Amino acid sequence: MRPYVFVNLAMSADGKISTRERRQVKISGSEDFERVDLIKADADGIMVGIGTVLADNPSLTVKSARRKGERKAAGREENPARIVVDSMARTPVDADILVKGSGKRIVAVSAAAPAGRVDALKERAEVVVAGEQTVDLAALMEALAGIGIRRLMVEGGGTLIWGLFQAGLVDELRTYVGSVVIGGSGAPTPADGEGFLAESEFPRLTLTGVERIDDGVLLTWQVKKEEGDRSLRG
Ligand SMILES: NC(=O)c1ccc[n+]([C@@H]2O[C@H](COP(=O)([O-])OP(=O)(O)OC[C@H]3O[C@@H](n4cnc5c(N)ncnc54)[C@H](O)[C@@H]3O)[C@@H](O)[C@H]2O)c1
Ligand SMILES: Nc1nc(=O)c(N)c(NC[C@H](O)[C@H](O)[C@H](O)COP(=O)(O)O)[nH]1
Repeated sequence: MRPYVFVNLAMSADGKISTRERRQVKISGSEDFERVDLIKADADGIMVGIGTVLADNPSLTVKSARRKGERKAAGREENPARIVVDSMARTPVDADILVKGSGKRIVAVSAAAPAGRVDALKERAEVVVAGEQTVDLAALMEALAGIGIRRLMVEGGGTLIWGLFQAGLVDELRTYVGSVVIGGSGAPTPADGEGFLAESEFPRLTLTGVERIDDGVLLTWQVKKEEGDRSLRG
């Protein structure tokens, strides 16, 4: 089994998720950030790639004190488990995701990660080894389901999101399209990495929601699944 995986990202009107210098841009407005905090509070885990950690240094904590209280009252940690996909264990030991707020931290590394860096991370996080050179995302998902993570929110970035689509591990995609233009041929997009080539490889989606929020729009899609998919179906 694996968690139900939903990607939630913000994209500019011209399809970028940050600047070409990978500098974070506020694409969401206050209402969408509130929505993001709500779905984060409802998740068992939240995942980012190391590129996002190095670019944004996100804490990925739940912001609303009320929602943190509700999680604790339900016997849960204040924050969902925070997971970094980080083949070579490059997560800084003083990264906000490791030092801010309470709750489980998991750093997923490959077998090629330098032992010294892995040992340093073990002081602050649970380290899961999956894959030889890059993280085996399917194996990681099985491990996450095994520790009770049923609903997993993925924030990005583009390389991780593509890797998850390539591995057939995404159940739902929520894209907030904001009212800014970022431009830049090298600026990150929601799905970067190698990209698919043949139309037969393209993941197919069913549009299940169109909602105006602030001065943008939230698009929600369900990913059409192959036979035999073993998602926990949220
Ligand atoms: N607008 C948004 O909603 C949003 C959300 C998150 C990140 N971002 C932006 O995205 C950018 C970072 O994206 P990125 O693509 O550079 O990095 P990323 O966060 O997608 O991390 C990718 C890295 O994860 C590691 N990895 C290990 N195994 C992997 C696998 N099997 N598949 C894929 N990756 C694997 C690799 O080192 C890879 O380079 C930043 O600029 C950040 O601001 C935007
Ligand atoms: N939903 C959303 N709208 C945006 O406009 C934007 N730039 C991001 N970017 C994702 C980013 O990686 C993290 O969501 C923030 O960095 C949160 O970081 P904190 O938890 O507040 O430290 N996400």
